[in-house]
Amino acid sequence: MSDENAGGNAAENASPAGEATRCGFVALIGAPNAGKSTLVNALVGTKVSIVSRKVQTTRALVRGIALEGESQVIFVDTPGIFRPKRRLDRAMVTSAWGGAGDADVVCLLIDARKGLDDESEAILGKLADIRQPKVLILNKVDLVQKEKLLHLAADINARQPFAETFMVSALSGSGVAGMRAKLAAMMPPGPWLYPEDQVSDAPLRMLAAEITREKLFERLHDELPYSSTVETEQWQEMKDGSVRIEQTIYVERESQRKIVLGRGGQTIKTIGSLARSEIAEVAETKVHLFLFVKVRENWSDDPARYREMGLEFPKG
Ligand SMILES: Nc1nc2c(ncn2[C@@H]2O[C@H](COP(=O)(O)OP(=O)(O)OP(=O)(O)O)[C@@H](O)[C@H]2O)c(=O)[nH]1
Repeated sequence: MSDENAGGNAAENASPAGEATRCGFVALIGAPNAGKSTLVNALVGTKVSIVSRKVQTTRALVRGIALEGESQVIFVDTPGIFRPKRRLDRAMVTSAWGGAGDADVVCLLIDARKGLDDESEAILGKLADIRQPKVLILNKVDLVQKEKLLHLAADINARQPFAETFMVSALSGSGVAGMRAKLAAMMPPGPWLYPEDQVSDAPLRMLAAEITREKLFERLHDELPYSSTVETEQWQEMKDGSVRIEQTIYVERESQRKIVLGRGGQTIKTIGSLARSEIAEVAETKVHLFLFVKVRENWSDDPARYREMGLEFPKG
């Protein structure tokens, strides 16, 4: 498999001949940790976006592509909306709203256990300016009593009417298939944009970097700041069909580099081994993974790093 796209080429028109197909974009928008990445993975049926208990793990727009009957639904997993302070945060917010503006349907995802906090109130206010059909998704229903759910749905719809309200558990999958079918029916008629077997348009090397970053965050919990990042520097296909991948983990301080390496290199070894087996699964081939850890001060002020993550560099 090449390093082009995860599963195919966006340029071909892959719709089955002679059938009335539908195709469109669904933006998922919501507060950090509402469960957007988990939901995209559940909707698509495979892992396309990294998930973590920490907030703001999603940085770039990662799409999942689902097929439902004659519809192809392209989900845009937007970075969580929050009050931006740092430049990187502002870039993520701009990118999130950009994704919503281009979509055919905009979904507001709410963590039903948290309900309407300041963050989702602010998003709700901003959603009023969006013209596309809006859908409310109450997620994490496995953690909430039915009565509270109904109150929450009524409360939010009273503030702003939604075309549909869904109650789902992205984690258990409850309600997800029914919602996918309804969303599929809301897509405009048109040919499919992607081949039938394609689940994401994120390049494999970017997915591979996301996987390593996920392992890094899982392993190091609170010891590592969000400013750390992973880049795939080399992706070489070997004669035997395996790939040799070199990735660099960038941190901002020497002390963080030591944490990532761990005593006797043990931490980085574990991260590497977990990441390698998962990248091999996604790439569908044997993987040789080499990880390097480098200190790069103030990378979050460097425009080139933003472009690599598919984000605009915000002015000011
Ligand atoms: N119990 C329960 N937990 C869930 C559900 N959906 C997501 N989670 C958990 O909530 C946490 C956050 O999920 P993510 O999918 O990373 O959230 P996100 O909205 O993509 O987060 P950002 O990338 O920070 O914007 C993870 O620990 C998930 O396992 C659900 O339906 N039920």
